[in-house]
Amino acid sequence: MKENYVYFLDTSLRDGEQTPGVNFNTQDKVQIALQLEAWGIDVIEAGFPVTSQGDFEAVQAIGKAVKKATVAGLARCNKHDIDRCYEALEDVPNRQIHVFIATSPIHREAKLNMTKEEILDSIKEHVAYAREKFDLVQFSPEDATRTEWDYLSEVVETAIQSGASIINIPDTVGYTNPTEYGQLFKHLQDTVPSFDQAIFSSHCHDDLGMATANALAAIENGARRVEGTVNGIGERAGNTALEEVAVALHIRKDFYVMETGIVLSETKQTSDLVSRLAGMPVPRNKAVIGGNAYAHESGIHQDGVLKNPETYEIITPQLVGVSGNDLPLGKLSGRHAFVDRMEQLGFEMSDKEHVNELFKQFKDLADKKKLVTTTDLYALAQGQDISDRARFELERLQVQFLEDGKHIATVSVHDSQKDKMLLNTGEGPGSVEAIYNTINEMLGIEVRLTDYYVDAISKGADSQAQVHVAIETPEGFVFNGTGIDFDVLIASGKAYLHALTFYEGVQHA
Ligand SMILES: CC(=O)SCCNC(=O)CCNC(=O)[C@H](O)C(C)(C)COP(=O)(O)OP(=O)(O)OC[C@H]1O[C@@H](n2cnc3c(N)ncnc32)[C@H](O)[C@@H]1OP(=O)(O)O
Ligand SMILES: CC(C)C(=O)C(=O)O
Repeated sequence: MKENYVYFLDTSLRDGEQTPGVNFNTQDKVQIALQLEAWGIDVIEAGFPVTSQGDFEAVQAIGKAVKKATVAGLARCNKHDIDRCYEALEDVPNRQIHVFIATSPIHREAKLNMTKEEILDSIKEHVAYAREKFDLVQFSPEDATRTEWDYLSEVVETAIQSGASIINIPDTVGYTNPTEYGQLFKHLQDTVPSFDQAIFSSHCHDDLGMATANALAAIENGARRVEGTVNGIGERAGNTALEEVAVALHIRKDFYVMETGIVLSETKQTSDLVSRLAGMPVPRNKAVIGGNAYAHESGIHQDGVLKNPETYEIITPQLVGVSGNDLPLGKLSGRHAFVDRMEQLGFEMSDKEHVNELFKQFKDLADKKKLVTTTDLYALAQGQDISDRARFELERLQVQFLEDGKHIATVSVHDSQKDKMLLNTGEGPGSVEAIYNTINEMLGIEVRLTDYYVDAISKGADSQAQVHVAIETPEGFVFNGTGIDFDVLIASGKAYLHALTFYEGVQHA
């Protein structure tokens, strides 16, 4: 056993596959196993060979593919299970068997129908049988955390005496808590005579959301191996998420003072692969590898991160293989982050008044949208340029649909050249035509619409519309215009007025 070192056993391919709805084929399993090896996992629990021919072959294939890591297979206290595990791993130099039997009262009585003594006898017989075939035998008293502590000590001593050199203490139903689980490891250290002859291991489930905390408590109290899965996949609420333990041990090495073999920069890639092959997306708020783990949306945090990322980031994204942090812009964002992003996009942001105006528009937009995208920002800046240059500003627009198929538009426009408000009502066969007829009449012009099309600026139901128009004047001049708004009719009106900016044929008094 290496000193001050925590061994990692990954059971994504065994306990992880017990996730309802998850089924890896052999190819998936080999691909994951190779990535687990690249991630630095010490022991890969490849499967439960007695389960099916498919699982048996997958364990065999992993044994052949993996070069450095130890490959483990699971077996009940049952000679046939142990034989199948041996057959699957026969040619694998670094192999280990994991033999288990439940020890808690509820499992003894309701499931196994065995007495305490019968269980001890079964452990003696099957651990010894496994030891004849494997140099490394791991034993687990299933549901250890609901087992009487004195009986558990007896079980563990029996397993060590029978040939187990790794003792795993499973919190099978996620029942314990960090204080209690830590005390249980201490209790075993104090009461199991052969404690020093085995490596003790934690195996936790997340039913009460404490799987990572419990694993760390075990390490604090003498466990030198931790079992878990990538992304915490597994039965019910899942297993300990190994990426969380690995990063916690690294970030808080001042506290835990433990090394691991985990190559942290491979973490994201490992997580992505397991997520994809399991068909289980990682929640955005998941610790260490969630999509939001390195994202800051609120202004005060963004300002801090821009000044020094350590103000709000204890893990650098690069440490776990994420390319960088993210400062998504939304309604809680502040001026620093807004200006920073606009400058990154190449916009000149030195004029304070311009920044103020743009920032106000950004906040108005962010009130209506969940996230303001890069495309929205381009539209915002360019839309601002358009309205800065535009002679006519659309102040109000109302369109009514009449039963006879006609549309009536009421349009109010500010002419900045003459500093005058204009108002008119007109009609047309469609809503856009009604708007354009009303504007033509209001400005005393007879221009013809030659092109009109609408784009969505970004994806999603809350995207803004961008309308492009081309108009032709009686003199033969062609002008283009663009308008942006959440409302496609307002965007249409803005686009038309934008196109009229440079037309000198406007007649209104
Ligand atoms: C906590 C854990 O994660 S344990 C691992 C759980 N994983 C799985 O169960 C996945 C794979 N399982 C399977 O494919 C099947 O359950 C098999 C092949 C293992 C067994 O299938 P079957 O023979 O049909 O039995 P079934 O699953 O219905 O019942 C389990 C039997 O194993 C017994 N058993 C359960 N655990 C153990 C154990 N550790 N040692 C010995 N016997 C055990 C049960 O008491 C029951 O015995 P019974 O048939 O005499 O009542
Ligand atoms: C087989 C054992 C270790 C297990 O998976 C559990 O108890 O959760």
